Amino acid sequence: MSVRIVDVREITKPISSPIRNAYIDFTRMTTSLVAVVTDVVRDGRRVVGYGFNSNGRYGQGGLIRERFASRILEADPKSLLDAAGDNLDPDKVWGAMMTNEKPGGHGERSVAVGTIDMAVWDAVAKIACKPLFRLLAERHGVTADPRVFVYAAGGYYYPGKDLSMLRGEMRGYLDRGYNVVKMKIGGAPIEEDRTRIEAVLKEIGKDAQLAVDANGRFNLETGIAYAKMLRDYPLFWYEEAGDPLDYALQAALAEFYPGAMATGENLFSHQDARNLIRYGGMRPDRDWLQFDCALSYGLCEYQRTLDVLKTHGWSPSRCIPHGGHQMSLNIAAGLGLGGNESYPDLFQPYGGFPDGISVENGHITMPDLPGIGFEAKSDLYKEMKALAE
Ligand SMILES: O=C([O-])CC(=O)C(=O)O
Ligand SMILES: [Mg+2]
Repeated sequence: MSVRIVDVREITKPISSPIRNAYIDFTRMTTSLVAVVTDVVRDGRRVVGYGFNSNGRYGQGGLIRERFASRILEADPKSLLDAAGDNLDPDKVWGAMMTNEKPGGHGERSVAVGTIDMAVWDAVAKIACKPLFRLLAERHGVTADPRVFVYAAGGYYYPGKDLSMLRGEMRGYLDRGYNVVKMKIGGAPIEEDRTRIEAVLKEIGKDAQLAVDANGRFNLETGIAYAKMLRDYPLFWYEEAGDPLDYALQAALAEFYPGAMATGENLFSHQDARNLIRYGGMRPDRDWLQFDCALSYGLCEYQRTLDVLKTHGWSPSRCIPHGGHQMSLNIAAGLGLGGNESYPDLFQPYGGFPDGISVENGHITMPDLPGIGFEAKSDLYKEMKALAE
């Protein structure tokens, strides 16, 4: 039986909205949608793997077309297969993509590779006729847990958005079954942010917890000022206070903020993750790591990141990835992560869950679908199908 990648397609799609965090607005945000087309047939249909990058970085059409897709298509097809020769080996495809790439300077390259890698894993699980989370658990010799914690991310700054709209948004998440919600900070003066936080806490009461996200906006002085303000409240976490690569700042904040902190969505390699763990003062008993495979060289690399964490005494259950996509839901269910982000009202149709899956008590239960499960999310699959089927 032949197993061969016959095409890698990319289209850049808008995921724009008028929202803003403390650093960027999303009026021109895009994503790359990728299809890895194989010559394998399952259930009478050609297997196509799909992937896309999460919000925050832009579409990667240039890099994908000029370097990464062509390296896969030019590789000897046999060199991309697993030992049994009946499926693709994602690490070998990854190796082909990274031919002639120097180490370090991870930049946007990691987003292009991560997007294709998602599609490769989708194809591999479909060829194996298994949900990706079950395939992953088997490969790692662990037990899958289809029940995954999810939290609702939103609370953006938005033209004309007042406190009652912010409260209404958060109430909407609670009504949909979430018990942790997240809002942005750092895009307004500190006293205004305090008022916003108090309004949300009043709205959610004891039904839920609140996380706040500064998107890397603060210098040390402002990060500390916010830490002192935030520690008055029982927050779920204080996220990305300073520049993502300023490990000394992150470490210094721990002195002023005894509660949980979270960061890592803008670290794009296992080497960067290792530096955070070595130098960022993160505390394995309470802090959270948000590395997002779709931005950081994909699941092949994410497994190396999990190895780094293990070496340093961190449990995968301290990871709650950024990005709100089904890929990380599968990793969470398969490899025991602490949960996954979700954007109930944003970046659609790329985020979210298969149709008919609802959040109960802050958790979803993964259905048994082949691959990542995109086909069961009709609005998303419509776009995917238009690209490749
Ligand atoms: O606003 C963004 O860039 C997204 C983000 O930080 C998050 O989801 O944590
Ligand atoms: Mg964030």
